[in-house]
Amino acid sequence: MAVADHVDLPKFIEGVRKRNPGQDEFTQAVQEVAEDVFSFIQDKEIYHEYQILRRMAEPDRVVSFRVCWEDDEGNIRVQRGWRVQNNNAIGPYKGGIRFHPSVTESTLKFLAFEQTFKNALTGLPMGGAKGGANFNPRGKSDHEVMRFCQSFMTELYRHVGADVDVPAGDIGVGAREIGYMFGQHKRITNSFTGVLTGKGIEYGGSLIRTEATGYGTAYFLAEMLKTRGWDFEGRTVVVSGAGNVAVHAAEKITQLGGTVVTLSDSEGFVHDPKGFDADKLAWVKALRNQRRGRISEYAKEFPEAEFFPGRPPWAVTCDIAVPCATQNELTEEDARVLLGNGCVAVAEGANMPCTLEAAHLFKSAEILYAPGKAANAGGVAVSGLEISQNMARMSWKQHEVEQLLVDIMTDIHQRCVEHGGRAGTGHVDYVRGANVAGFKKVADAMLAFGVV
Ligand SMILES: NC(=O)C1=CN([C@@H]2O[C@H](COP(=O)(O)OP(=O)(O)OC[C@H]3O[C@@H](n4cnc5c(N)ncnc54)[C@H](O)[C@@H]3O)[C@@H](O)[C@H]2O)C=CC1
Ligand SMILES: O=C(O)CCC(=O)C(=O)O
Repeated sequence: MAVADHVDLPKFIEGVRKRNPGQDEFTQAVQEVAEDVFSFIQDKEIYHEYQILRRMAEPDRVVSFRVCWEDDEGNIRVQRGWRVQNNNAIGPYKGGIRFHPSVTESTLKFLAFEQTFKNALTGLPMGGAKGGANFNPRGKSDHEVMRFCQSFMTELYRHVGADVDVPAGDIGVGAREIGYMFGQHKRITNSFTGVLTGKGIEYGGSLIRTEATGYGTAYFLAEMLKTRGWDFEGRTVVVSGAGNVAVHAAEKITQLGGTVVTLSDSEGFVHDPKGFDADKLAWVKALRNQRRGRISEYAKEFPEAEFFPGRPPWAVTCDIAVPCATQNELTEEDARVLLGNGCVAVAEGANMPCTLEAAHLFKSAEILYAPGKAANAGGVAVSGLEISQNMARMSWKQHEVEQLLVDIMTDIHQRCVEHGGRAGTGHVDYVRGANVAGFKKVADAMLAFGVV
C-alpha cells in the first residue's frame, strides 16, 4: 500500500469544509478533534496510511426521509427526518434523537461524529449515531406529538434494531416521545426488543437513565476538582438550560455541596442567589415535564429569584460554569467574562456548547475545562447499561446502576488524565485527553478490519 501524503491540519480542515458545504457545526466538531489527533498521529504512520481520521469524518451513511402528520385542525404537515450513522467499528450505532426546529443535517452530523468518540470513552461497545427532525414539540398537543412520533418511527424502523442502531432521547425527546416511538416500533415489527433506550421503567427502561447525563457531569466535575484538592463545598455554580441535563446536573451538584444559582431557556435566565434546593428543583421538573412551561415562571413562584430576558447566564459571578442547553451557547466573549469573574472550572453538560474560540480561551487559561464528549458521557453510558439489562432480560437496582455510573465517569476522567496530562505541571488538557483516548479505541478497531 502506498505511503499516504501527510496533509497538514489546515488542508485537512479545508477538505472537510469543501466536502460539506454550509455544514459549519460539523466542520467545527471535526476541527476540534483534528487539532489534537493530528499531533497524536504525527509519528504513527499506520493511521495516516489507512486514512483513519478522514474515514471517521465521513459518516457511514446519512438517511433522510419525509415525515407527514396531521395536526389537531386536520392540516397535513410535512417535516424532514434524518438518521446519521457515523461509525460502528466498536459496536452497534448508538445516539439520541433530537426534535427541534433548528435541526439540520449538519447538526446531526456533528452530533453523530462527537458521539463516536464519547461512546468509545465509556468503555462500552457502542458506535456513534444521531437522528432527529426539524419538528418543534413546543406548543403541540400530546396527540400531535404522538402522531408525529408514530410517523417518524414508521420510516426509522427500517434503519434501527437492537443489534444495528439503538436511538435514545436528546433535545425535545424525553419519556413521552420515547414511549410513542417504542410503541410504534413494537406495533410495526411485532417484536419487543431493546431498540430504544430511555424507555419507561415499566417496559424495559433502566433506573437512573433519566438522571444519568446530569449526574455524570457532576461526578466528572468532582473528579476534576479533586485533581486540585478542591470540592463543591462553598462553590457557586452557574448552569444553563432547564431541561433533562441541566436539572439533574443541578440536583447532583447541590447534593455534593455546591450552590447552583441559575437555570435558563431560549428566552432568558433565572438567577436565584439562594440556590436551587431539592424542592425548587422538583418544581422546575414539574414545570418542564408536566406543565411544559418556561423558566421565567420560576421568578413568579419564588420572589427571591429574578428573570433576565434574552440573555445567557454567563455574566453571573461563579466558580464553576456548566453549560447544559445547546451547541455554541457560550461564546468567546462569554468565556472572557467568566474568566474575568474568577471561574475556575467549566464542564460541558451539552454537546459542543462552547464555540471553538471559547474553548481555546479556556484551554490557554489552564482552568479545569471538560468537553461534552467526556463530561456528559454518563447518559449514553447508562443507555449502554440499559441495553445490557434488556439483553439479559433483567433490571438492576438503583444503587447498582448509579455505582456503575460513578465508576464509568471516574474511568473516563482517568483516561483523560492519561492522554491529556501535561508532564511536570500537573495540568490536564481534558479536550486532548478525551479526543486522543476516543480516537485511539475506534481507530485501532478500524485498523483490525482493513479497508472497509
Ligand atoms: N438527554 C441526554 O441524555 C443527553 C443530552 N445531551 C445534550 O445536552 C443538551 C441538552 O439536552 P437535554 O437536556 O436532553 O434537552 P431538553 O430538551 O431536556 O432541554 C434542552 C434545554 O435547552 C434549552 N435550549 C434549547 N435550545 C436553546 C437555545 N437555542 N438557547 C437557549 N436554550 C436552549 C431548552 O429551553 C431546554 O431548557 C443538548 O446539547 C444535548 O445534546 C448530551 C448527552 C446526553
Ligand atoms: O443515550 C443515548 O443513546 C444518547 C445520548 C446522547 O444523545 C448523547 O450522549 O448526546
